[in-house]
Amino acid sequence: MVLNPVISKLVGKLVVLASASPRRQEILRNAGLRFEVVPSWFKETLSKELFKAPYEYAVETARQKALEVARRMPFKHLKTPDMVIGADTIVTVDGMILEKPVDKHDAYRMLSSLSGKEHSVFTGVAIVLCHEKENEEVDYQLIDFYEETKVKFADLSEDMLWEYINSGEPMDKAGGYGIQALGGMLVEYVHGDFLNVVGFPLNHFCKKLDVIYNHRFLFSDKTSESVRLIHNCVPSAPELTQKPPNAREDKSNPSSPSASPAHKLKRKNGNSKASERSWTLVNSLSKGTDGETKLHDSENKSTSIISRDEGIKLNVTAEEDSEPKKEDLQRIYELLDGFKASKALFTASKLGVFDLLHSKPGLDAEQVAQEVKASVKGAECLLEACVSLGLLRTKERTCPKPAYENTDLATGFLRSDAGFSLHGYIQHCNDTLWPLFSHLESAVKEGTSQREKVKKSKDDNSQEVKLRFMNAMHSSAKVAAKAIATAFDLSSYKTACDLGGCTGAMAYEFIKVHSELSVTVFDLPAVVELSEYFHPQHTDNRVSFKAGDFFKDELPKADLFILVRILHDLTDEKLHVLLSKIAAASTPGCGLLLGEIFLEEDRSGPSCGLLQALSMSEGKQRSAAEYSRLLKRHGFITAHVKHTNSLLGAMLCVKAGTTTASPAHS
Ligand SMILES: Cc1cn([C@@H]2O[C@H](COP(=O)(O)OP(=O)(O)OP(=O)(O)O)[C@@H](O)[C@H]2O)c(=O)[nH]c1=O
Repeated sequence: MVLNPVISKLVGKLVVLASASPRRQEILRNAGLRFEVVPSWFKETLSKELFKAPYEYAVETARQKALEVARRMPFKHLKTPDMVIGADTIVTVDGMILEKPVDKHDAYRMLSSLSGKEHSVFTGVAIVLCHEKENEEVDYQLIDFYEETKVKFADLSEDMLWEYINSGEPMDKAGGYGIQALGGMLVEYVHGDFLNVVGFPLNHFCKKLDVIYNHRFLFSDKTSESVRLIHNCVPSAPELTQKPPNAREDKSNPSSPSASPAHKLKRKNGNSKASERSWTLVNSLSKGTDGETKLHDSENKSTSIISRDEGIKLNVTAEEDSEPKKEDLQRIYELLDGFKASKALFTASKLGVFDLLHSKPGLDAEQVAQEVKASVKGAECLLEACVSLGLLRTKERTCPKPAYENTDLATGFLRSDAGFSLHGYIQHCNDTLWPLFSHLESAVKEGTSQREKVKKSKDDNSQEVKLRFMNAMHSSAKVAAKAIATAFDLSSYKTACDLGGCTGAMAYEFIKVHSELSVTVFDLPAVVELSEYFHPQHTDNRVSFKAGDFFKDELPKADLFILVRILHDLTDEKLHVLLSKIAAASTPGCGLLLGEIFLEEDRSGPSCGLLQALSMSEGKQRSAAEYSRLLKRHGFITAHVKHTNSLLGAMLCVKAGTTTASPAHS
């Protein structure tokens, strides 16, 4: 599992964290997940005696938290999320379940029961996948699991206990302590996932996403039939706690079968209250001989299998000619329609729709048509398509005609003057990449770039064309800059050189976050000449520009060389020329920071890198390990690799003590 591509599978989906816990929000945000926070209204009052094992209580509470939000959102927020995540953390010691203390005395009771002992922290996590259907029904699919971490407390004196309690820290935390802050001082050891104690088992969660998004949980190896474990509506908590006795096994191993059931649930919007609250389990349970637990559903002729290795129920319908699965068809149509969606985005961007609706939100199709000089019919279709793509939304109607406004996505990325505007890059996709991709078949057959075939206008070398290209690079660099600049501790470097740094977008971000650093942007003379169009209003003399060709000219001296989106464009041969020049300009200890899309080792993704390779004239996409090997030949030892929030990964290498000679031939 490579973490970043797993998280990136959720890009563009409405992911909701059903939790008010600031720690959970921080953990998921740091992992690069984009989500909305909708705290659950579910009261944590399930009767603990109903559960055989403490983790069952945590998992059930997590489920109820997530389901409550998943049910509420279509009605209260008028939108159906794609995924809702709920979690519940508990501390268990001496057979007791400790949640958040209600007052200082409760905190004292909890902390003194933990003093000098090992205890377990369980976090139950529930992932609810919501599938909206045409008839306004929502299908829910529930995947849940738990993680256990063991924590040992030192002996706590009375003074220490009260000092800690009076700090106020225990009050909103399970077990009355926060391991991530002052509470860390009370801890002798931790066995297991630290983040699980803090409130969210990130590693286990990513593994589950991997399973979900590789669809492994929908299929068994011998059958391709689909599953139906149907509940006729959303469960209410008390009923759900009445599970068949052997529905779960008590396993401490989180990947054990019983730890991760995936229920396929079905709910009708607008059903009677009674049906919303009742939950019918129509299954009987039996234990398979091969370590699988099977759930038989006689009414629906289906069997749900809790598989041993994935800990996931596979639901298998015994129908012969099963219909194509909705998710499969959706995926195929998404791919088929991908080009239409791209072109709709390009066109709306080129016509200035997002700028217009930013300055004048609430225009109707006719007004937009007039402003952008388009036909009313055409504008209507384009605006509706943009709504369906999540780029625009219609305001609450006050008149019969829909009034349009930008979504957050459009405000953040599609306005031409947004801080993270991708407007320039979108125009580059439309004007340059789109025509190239229309020649893809020839490119594949001939194995050559089709740049020559794409009709060149006479003024391809004009200043305007160059500026447009620089604008594209500038906008995509700005979006990635912060993630690259903050990926590593660079405090030991005082001077940096951004090779091929174009407009300086990266350099200005680097000096913003590294107060001691000065950066020289090194690029071709024509680029440096035009870069002033992109300088920030208040330039800083810690960024300077130097014109030159990094293949031919002497490189500026620096402690740190920065190469963002440069190496993938180079053949191995050219790459060695450049790296040997950088190696020659570097002394031991100097750094080399790469920003690139890193392919997975088996080259199975990410698709953004592999699709980009289809239109590259030379060079190739490489994995982090490949880059690392190439750099090593030039004496740069990989220190760290980081998958950032942006599409690019970052790799920091350090020049070793002695320079290896003649790397291109080694
Ligand atoms: C052991 C421990 C727990 N916590 C916090 O304890 C709360 C548990 O309560 P919860 O009921 O699971 O969550 P909540 O905070 O009520 O939020 P919600 O999900 O809305 O119910 C969560 O916050 C956790 O981070 C820490 O911050 N550090 C620790 O070392």
